[in-house]
Amino acid sequence: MKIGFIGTGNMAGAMIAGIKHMHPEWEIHGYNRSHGKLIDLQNKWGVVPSDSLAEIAALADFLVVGVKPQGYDAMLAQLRPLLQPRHVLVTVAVGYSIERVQRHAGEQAKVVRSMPNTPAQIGQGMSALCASTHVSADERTAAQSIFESFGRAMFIEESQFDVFSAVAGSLPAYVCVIIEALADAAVQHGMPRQQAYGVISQAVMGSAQLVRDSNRHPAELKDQVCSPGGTTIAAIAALEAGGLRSTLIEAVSACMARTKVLAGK
Ligand SMILES: NC(=O)C1=CN([C@@H]2O[C@H](COP(=O)(O)OP(=O)(O)OC[C@H]3O[C@@H](n4cnc5c(N)ncnc54)[C@H](O)[C@@H]3O)[C@@H](O)[C@H]2O)C=CC1
Ligand SMILES: O=C(O)[C@@H]1CCC=N1
Repeated sequence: MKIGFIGTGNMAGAMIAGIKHMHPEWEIHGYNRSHGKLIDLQNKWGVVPSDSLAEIAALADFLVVGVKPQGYDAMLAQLRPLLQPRHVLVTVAVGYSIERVQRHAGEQAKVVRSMPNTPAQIGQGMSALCASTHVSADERTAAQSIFESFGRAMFIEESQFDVFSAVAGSLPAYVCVIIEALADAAVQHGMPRQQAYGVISQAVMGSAQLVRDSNRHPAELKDQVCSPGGTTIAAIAALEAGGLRSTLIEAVSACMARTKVLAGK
């Protein structure tokens, strides 16, 4: 596998870390505006730095465009004359459609649109994929194997991408805010901060795995914890009074509204 990352920031760095843990033998190339990040990735993961777009396009088959959505139009226009029939363009930008990629990179461009998330860096990513009609079955399989090297990956309808981004791509940020707030509470009640992060993150991870692996309704699993007249139901009542559910629902709507702005919809 020969993968080129164009723009090696937070998301590309997380993907590279996940890929290299699983497949140290895969050839990873990188091109970034500032050279410092590339040197870090070279030292950590053996990423081969490229000096130009032409160089990385000549060396890689899959080209992952890891720049911000606002930089995509210009980046794809620069890549357009460099694309060969073997290239598959992999996008990660929120709100950026396959149709828009082909408008800037050319109608014939083979495109895999993806939405990964940062737990990719520890092999626990959750990614969505969809592909343009030019992408062959083998190329779809190869793309899925790249994303499965750092977690779970599924093909979904492109129309589902915005909501997927809001409940998976952005989710690590929501959960980290929740962990941070709970740690503040634990510190307020005398627990050392580092211990609080360890305890709470393990409890979050166990709860998430329980929901995922037990196939039981989250409400049933919540009810198991809430003894009649007990302590947990007192906490749940406070969460409901604070509007936790409606706040989370509003957060997802805000995320999707911002996606539409970035997409120019
Ligand atoms: N951060 C996240 O959790 C996720 C991000 N994404 C997507 O990933 C993309 C990148 O986001 P981040 O990694 O967070 O941003 P970032 O700012 O950390 O990384 C972008 C990188 O691209 C480089 N860059 C910008 N313009 C360039 C150019 N013309 N030539 C070469 N390099 C250039 C920057 O120097 C930087 O290293 C975005 O499109 C975002 O929607 C998708 C899923 C999750
Ligand atoms: O906030 C952002 O723009 C990116 C997209 C998904 C996660 N982070």
